[in-house]
Amino acid sequence: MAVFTPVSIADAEAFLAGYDIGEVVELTAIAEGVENTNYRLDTTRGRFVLTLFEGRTDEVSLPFCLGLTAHLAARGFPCPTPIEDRSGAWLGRLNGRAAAVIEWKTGAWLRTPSSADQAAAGAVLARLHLTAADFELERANPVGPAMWRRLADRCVEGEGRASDADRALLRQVQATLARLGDPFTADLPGGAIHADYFPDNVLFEDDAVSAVIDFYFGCTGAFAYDLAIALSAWGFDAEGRAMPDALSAFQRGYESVRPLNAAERAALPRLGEAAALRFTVTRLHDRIFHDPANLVTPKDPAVFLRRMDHWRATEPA
Ligand SMILES: Nc1ncnc2c1ncn2[C@@H]1O[C@H](COP(=O)(O)OP(=O)(O)OP(=O)(O)O)[C@@H](O)[C@H]1O
Ligand SMILES: N[C@@H](CCO)C(=O)O
Repeated sequence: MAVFTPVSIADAEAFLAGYDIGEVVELTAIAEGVENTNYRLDTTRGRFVLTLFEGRTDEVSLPFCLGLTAHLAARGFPCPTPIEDRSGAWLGRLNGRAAAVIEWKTGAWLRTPSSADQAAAGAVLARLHLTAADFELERANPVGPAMWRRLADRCVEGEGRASDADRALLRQVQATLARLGDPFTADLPGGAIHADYFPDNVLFEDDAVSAVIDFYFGCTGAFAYDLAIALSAWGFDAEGRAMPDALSAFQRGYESVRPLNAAERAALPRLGEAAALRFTVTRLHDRIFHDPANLVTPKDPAVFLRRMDHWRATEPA
């Protein structure tokens, strides 16, 4: 459960005084996610999400993230609209954190997506890229190669608290960092990307995508990197082994809306390695520095590193 900053009913009531969305009826901590504090907020006017932004989501980037969801939602893309307070602002402060109220979207994420679901999710990712084409803000990727190195260095400093398994993983991460260098040198089509398009950020209802959520890693980048992240998230089993049918269904769905060009196709394996490394590093860091006082369950970094085997095997000779 991700609650880093607890919020009481009284705190929420005081915060909502600035909004025109009714009175608080119920406030329930949401039992998913690892980055931000999320509550389901029921008011006399409906259901919302109350999010308090924690360490990895820097406040100056929130106009990009919230602006991107508002931009997409306004164009009929399935994602939540941020709710404005009475002054027209999306962001306020609550218990020392930047905080926002977001539209609640119905649906549930799929634990075992079928090939049709994979294809639908791929198609929606391509729609996201096309629908965001005229979104004007930019944000550098907050978890790019410089941050991977910073997080790995911090893991080295924290090695005293790491398990043997995490120390061994750290050695592999360091070797991969040295081998990969900067994988983003190719000149590829890009724009606003989601950068965390995992199954738990894509809600389904009646066999269709009802909402894409959690744009807080959203940034400006190569579309093919976003696809490589998504393939790495959707196309592997719980042990980190490739599921060829899932990978091809997802990519087929993506390309049914936005076909890749030759340079993107050639870059995909290396971008897949970059994606595998990115999520291994953040997971490893978060596990080594996990504070049991926070209601959050760290995710396994090893299964992400294992994805590297698949991507390396598909690299052109
Ligand atoms: N707009 C929404 N409508 C419905 N449910 C939502 C919405 N936003 C978040 N949720 C619920 O809250 C959970 C956590 O939200 P979110 O993924 O934004 O958190 P996070 O900590 O940023 O997660 P992650 O670990 O994916 O980065 C989601 O899995 C979903 O169940
Ligand atoms: N989707 C990420 C968590 C959010 O950064 C992961 O599974 O590691």
